[in-house]
Amino acid sequence: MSDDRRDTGRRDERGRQRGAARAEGRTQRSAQAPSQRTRHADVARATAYDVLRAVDESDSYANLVLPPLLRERGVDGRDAAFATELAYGTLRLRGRYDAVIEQAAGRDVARIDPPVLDLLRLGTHQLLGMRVPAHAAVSQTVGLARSRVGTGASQFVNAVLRAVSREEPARWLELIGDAADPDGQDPVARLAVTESHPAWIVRALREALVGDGRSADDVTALLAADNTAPRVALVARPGLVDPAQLVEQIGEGARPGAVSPYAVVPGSGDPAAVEAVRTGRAGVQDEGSQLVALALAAAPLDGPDERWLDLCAGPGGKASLLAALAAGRGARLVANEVAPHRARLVEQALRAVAGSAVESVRTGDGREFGAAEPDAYDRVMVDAPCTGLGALRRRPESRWRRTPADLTGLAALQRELLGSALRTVRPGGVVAYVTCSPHLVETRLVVTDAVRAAAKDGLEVELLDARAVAREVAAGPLDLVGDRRDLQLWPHVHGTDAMHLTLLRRL
Ligand SMILES: C[S@@+](CC[C@H](N)C(=O)[O-])C[C@H]1O[C@@H](n2cnc3c(N)ncnc32)[C@H](O)[C@@H]1O
Repeated sequence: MSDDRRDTGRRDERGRQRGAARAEGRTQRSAQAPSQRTRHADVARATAYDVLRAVDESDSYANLVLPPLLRERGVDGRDAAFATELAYGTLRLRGRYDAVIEQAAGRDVARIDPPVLDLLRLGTHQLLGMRVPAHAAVSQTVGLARSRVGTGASQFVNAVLRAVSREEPARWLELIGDAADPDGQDPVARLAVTESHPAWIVRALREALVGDGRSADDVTALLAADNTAPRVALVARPGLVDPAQLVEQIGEGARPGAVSPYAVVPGSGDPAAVEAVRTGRAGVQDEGSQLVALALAAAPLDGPDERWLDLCAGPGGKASLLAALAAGRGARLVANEVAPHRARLVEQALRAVAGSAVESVRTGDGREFGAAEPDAYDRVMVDAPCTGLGALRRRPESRWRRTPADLTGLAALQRELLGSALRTVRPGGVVAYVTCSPHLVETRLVVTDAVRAAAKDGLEVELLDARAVAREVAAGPLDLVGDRRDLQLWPHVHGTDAMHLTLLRRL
């Protein structure tokens, strides 16, 4: 089963981890009447259900819908954590649970009304993914079904969830795996249901692993990592707050990161409540994202090193790290973003950085820089819009929304953005091409095509050793295999998003 379940341990009937409150010294809940406690758990379940419906009906993003709902309904602490795990875990593992529900209900999920199906998925995640005791998972989900979809449907929910509860999670994995791959000849079909990813993504990730010199068998661990809630990491922006001080400020449970020397892993608690985060001296940022920005800043360069560009900057995570580094080196950053509302987020993210290090925040199409400002920058970051297949653990519903057709449009845009960057960087300057996707169509093929197209226009570039640069700046040893010059990080190996980095120097 997924790490979702291994991580959560045994839960009480309201879905909370047993003994966790006592261990953390948080026992005020015991002062509540049992009926009130049940109500809170019900609100958490109802909130998770409403998130699932919003994702299904209005194409909403769970991570944007859930926090305001929790606030409006006064759900906090462990109840908020329960609702979050219930909503995100159910969305991530939807493919696995649909296969279970199909067998338990004896009918195709396409023949189940979407609101009823979402209730079944929620109940199944409590039973198989969160280890909520069966009687509580079933009765509370049936109660929610009664209030939301009526008595008739709630009886169906009851019957199906009882059937789900009759088998252990490991047995369900065998059953659904065998149904998808009866002859044992189709590991992709089996993994697609047991590890809950569309088959085309399983295939693409396997190819990307092999392309990076890793074993195709690694895909199982990678898919399992995608099903695990990521640990939050903070970046202590250089010159604004020291990572060791930030660890101290946050206190118990906080520790330095393992990949980026500026990363702090805060442990439990709300990162938005950390004072340095509120003031913009620190921010929430995956360690892989930090590392690729650090690598661009450290890449060897001939000549002046004064003017940096972030071509696709919104919402400003890498721009604020780059600007903080630029401030320490007397350089200045231009941050560009095509979407006006995201350009405003970049301004917000840069608020704590010295004004002298930020030349401007612009709203424009990055594809136009090459023609409008040739040979103008010393370092350029192209953090390209991509499928996000390297950050699936962070965006629980995105694996079900993406299609292979997305790749065509994105790869064309990526090629144009990289082509523009290769023209706007000056000879001797460096471009970082970054995606939070390991898909070979978005990484290696885009780089090959853009470099070839640039050469046709008489513009020569050399591939720098991104791995060597990343190793120099990383907080600790980086587990990399093979002898490629581009860098691919992996959630199951490095604990980061699957960020890709190619470093190119204009000749
Ligand atoms: C992967 S995100 C960048 C993330 C950002 N660098 C960070 O670390 O916070 C890609 C961004 O590119 C922007 N974008 C898309 N097309 C663009 C274009 N033609 N020119 C500039 N930016 C573009 C998207 O709006 C999105 O904000």
